[in-house]
Amino acid sequence: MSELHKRNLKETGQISRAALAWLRDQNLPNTPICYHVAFELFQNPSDDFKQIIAAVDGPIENKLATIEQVYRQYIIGKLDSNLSQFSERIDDVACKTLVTVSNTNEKLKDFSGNLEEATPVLEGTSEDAKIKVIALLLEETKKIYVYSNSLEDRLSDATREIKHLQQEHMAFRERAYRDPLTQILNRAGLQHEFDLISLNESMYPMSVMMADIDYFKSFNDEYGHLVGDNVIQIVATTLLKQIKHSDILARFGGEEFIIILPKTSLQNGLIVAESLRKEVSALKVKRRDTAEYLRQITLSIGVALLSNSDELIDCIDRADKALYRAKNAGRNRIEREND
Ligand SMILES: Nc1nc2c(ncn2[C@@H]2O[C@H](COP(=O)(O)OP(=O)(O)OP(=O)(O)O)[C@@H](O)[C@H]2O)c(=O)[nH]1
Repeated sequence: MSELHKRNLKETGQISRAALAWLRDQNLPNTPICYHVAFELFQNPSDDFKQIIAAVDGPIENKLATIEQVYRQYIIGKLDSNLSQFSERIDDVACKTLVTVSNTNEKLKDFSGNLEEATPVLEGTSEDAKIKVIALLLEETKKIYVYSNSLEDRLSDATREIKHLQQEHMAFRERAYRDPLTQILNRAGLQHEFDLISLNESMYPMSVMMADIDYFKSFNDEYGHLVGDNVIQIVATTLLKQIKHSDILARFGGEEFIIILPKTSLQNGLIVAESLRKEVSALKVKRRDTAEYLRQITLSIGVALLSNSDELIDCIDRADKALYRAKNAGRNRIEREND
């Protein structure tokens, strides 16, 4: 693992812990929006953002309303304004390129006009006059050559610029939608991926799972937070390997994951949940520094069914309730939503 990766890993863990502690202090629920705002608060907040958050106070409804406003303005708003900046810059490059192309076209028209005019002049004139006309045409040809070279340069600059903007845009989206610790989707990424498929009727019903690592706190307490972070990474990788490419996996909170299986009945969702549970519980993880095996990693999973008339957040809530029952029933097990 590179030094940079280790540092990122440590920083993300610290931010996540600080965010969760802040939510607890504020008596705020660990919902997707609250967690995202809390994470941003400890990651890289602007002064305005910090001021509004510092004023979060009063009854819970007021606090939630402020959090919602901050989320729309500073998190979703930032994404939108970044996207429109990219599109303005691409328009600018395209505009400049068009101007160069149209200038070159004008020059080409002049050139072909000169050629047409030269033809009758050349017929039946003296040798001297012919030489002058040919010299003039050579001059014009050189100019056209220079223009076409500058057009070529401008086009290759524009291609380079657009490629660079695309890369910047992709990197920005990666930062906005990926969890830096596990490289799977974060909550914003989950919502984005879900939005892309949610209007397609053929994707329903979907099975939605909430999976949580059992007694995760004790990994941190026994082995330290870096090992705890590694456990989260290993579980994320294991889940990702087991699901289909069209399924959606996201880190929902500290040691919580959401998995959405499109076109999947509750019965089949339960079968997949059971296979994920088994796969994780069979992992044998060794510490690199001491070669000691970690204690068994297990998951509790709640499964709910999402129909096309349902809201994702309500379905996640039902999966969360089922997860709670799985925890109470002893952990390392799956439970389905109540009918
Ligand atoms: N290392 C590490 N710890 C985290 C991260 N996010 C959350 N945690 C910790 O995860 C622990 C979660 O503990 P609890 O919610 O009490 O649950 P638990 O110990 O998993 O027990 P059950 O869920 O009831 O089985 C807390 O101690 C958090 O500080 C993270 O990104 N990295």
